Amino acid sequence: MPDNSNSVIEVTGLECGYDGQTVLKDVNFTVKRGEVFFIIGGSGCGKSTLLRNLVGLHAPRAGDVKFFGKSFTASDLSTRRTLLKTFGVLYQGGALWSSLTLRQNVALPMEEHTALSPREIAELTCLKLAQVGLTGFEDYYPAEISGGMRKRAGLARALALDPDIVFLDEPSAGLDPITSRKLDELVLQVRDSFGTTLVVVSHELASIFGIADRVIMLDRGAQGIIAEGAPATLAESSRDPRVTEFLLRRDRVRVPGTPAV
Ligand SMILES: Nc1ncnc2c1ncn2[C@@H]1O[C@H](COP(=O)(O)OP(=O)(O)OP(=O)(O)O)[C@@H](O)[C@H]1O
Repeated sequence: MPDNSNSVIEVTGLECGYDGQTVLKDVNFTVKRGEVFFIIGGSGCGKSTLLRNLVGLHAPRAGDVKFFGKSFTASDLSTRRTLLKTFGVLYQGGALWSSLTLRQNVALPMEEHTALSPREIAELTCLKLAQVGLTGFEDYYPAEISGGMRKRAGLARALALDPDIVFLDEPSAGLDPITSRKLDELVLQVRDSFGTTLVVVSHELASIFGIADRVIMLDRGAQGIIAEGAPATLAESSRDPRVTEFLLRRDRVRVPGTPAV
């Protein structure tokens, strides 16, 4: 029997799609506490679709998603609400409210979901923004800061309720390599400081090889997972050309310990 005692997410028999189109079927995997877990694969293979089904934005056609052993998919509204508070999501582009300052954006989840006093919320908001290096920008609007700063503000908002799990959808999209690397470092810092589990959708090799403990690779033709494991191990020992072609793209960063291609 698999040891699921340390699992924070368990996905079994998941099938997702749109109208008449099946995107993924029979998807099974677990994510362990404190892991930096990546969902990877080429364009259109269903990474974002899987993420939306995991966080409850879309209802799976079949299968189950469990958080901490509790079914999210089959739960009633009140259990769902409780489970929703255990995770935060950083959407592509940061998805901040443009009419609110960074301070107001980060405070919003606390105002909506906690009984904290305005003073406590104000203090925690400053702390969250400091954690992502945005002290001094509390009263800026999203349009007044850079793309990388918007991502960091989005991460601060995702961390607002001290979640056990944070989902990040293509965090590097639209960022230059240096800014992207800084965001990766921040992701590791969050994990190391708070023990947060991070689930990242990405096709960026620098991030995959830089910070992922383990990945699942999706494939459009297979409509599911074609590989699972540590990225360096998969790059070195997978015999599936779909996996090696993806992980050994010529423009990729070097796998530690291997010669540059
Ligand atoms: N809202 C939607 N309605 C209908 N079909 C969709 C929708 N979103 C995605 N799809 C389809 O589902 C499939 C998987 O798309 P998805 O965006 O999940 O892939 P992805 O791996 O995240 O791609 P990318 O890396 O390009 O963002 C594609 O065929 C896409 O056209």
